Amino acid sequence: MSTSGATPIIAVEGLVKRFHLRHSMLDSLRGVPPKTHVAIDNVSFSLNRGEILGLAGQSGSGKSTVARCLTRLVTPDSGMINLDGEDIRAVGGASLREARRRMQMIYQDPYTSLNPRMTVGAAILEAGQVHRQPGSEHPQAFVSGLLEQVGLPAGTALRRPRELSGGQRQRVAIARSLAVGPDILIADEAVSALDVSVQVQLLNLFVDLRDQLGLSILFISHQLAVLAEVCDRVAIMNRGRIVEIGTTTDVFTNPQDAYTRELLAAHPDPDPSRRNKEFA
Ligand SMILES: Nc1ncnc2c1ncn2[C@@H]1O[C@H](COP(=O)(O)OP(=O)(O)OP(=O)(O)O)[C@@H](O)[C@H]1O
Repeated sequence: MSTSGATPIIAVEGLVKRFHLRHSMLDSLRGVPPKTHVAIDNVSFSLNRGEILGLAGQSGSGKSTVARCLTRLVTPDSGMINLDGEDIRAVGGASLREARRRMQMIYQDPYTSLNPRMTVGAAILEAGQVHRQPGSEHPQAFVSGLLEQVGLPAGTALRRPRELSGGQRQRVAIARSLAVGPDILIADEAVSALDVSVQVQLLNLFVDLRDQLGLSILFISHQLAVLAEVCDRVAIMNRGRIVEIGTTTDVFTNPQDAYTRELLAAHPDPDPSRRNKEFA
């Protein structure tokens, strides 16, 4: 299943993100320093070219914060995020715009990334034209090519997000991301809200996109069986730290960390040898 080489496209080292918690007026008056919450604590991992890397862990373990740090929706406090050798942890301007183009987020709810008032075609075209993508000067062919790539008929271009099913909307969100020519997709619970049969179809799409376009994918999910289905490797997070990382088979069949064992015990059957069965 894996086509991954060992060359990292992203290498994260010692990443830390703290959030300042709300300070009561009384505490301010008393001179009590604001409290902080360490959302991710010394996180290191790499995403190899053409690899699907899973990120698992219970709610609040820091998975989304890792994604938001990579795309710089939040700025990490310390550490390094090497994108093809350039540390983008603190870059701004054109370097940040380019890093964000190359790393596209796919969210659980496509409404966060799709404008409900725009037709699907206009949204896809706008993304491509903003980033001056090759082919975007021929709108019809550009849009229908991307729709075809995500398994939607060309006629979808004329529809608005509310007219589509959840699975179709997620395909549109993926097409819009592909329109900017990314190297990396970061899927944050991208299939979690969908029915199992639709989940299977979308997971197959992610694998096809990796295989056909050579994309690297960071796949965040609390559903271990979903990760077992698509990931070459998985990283397990607990309380802001990566406690274990390895091939999907190794981590799920021979976990080394006590927390991974706990997580596996709480989720039935993520065994990768049983792919395409029901998800937990
Ligand atoms: N903007 C913020 N301000 C304060 N605390 C935050 C902020 N964003 C995240 N946190 C806290 O950081 C920790 C990690 O949150 P994060 O959303 O990354 O976890 P997660 O593993 O993605 O969980 P979920 O699956 O529920 O989204 C949580 O304790 C969360 O409450």
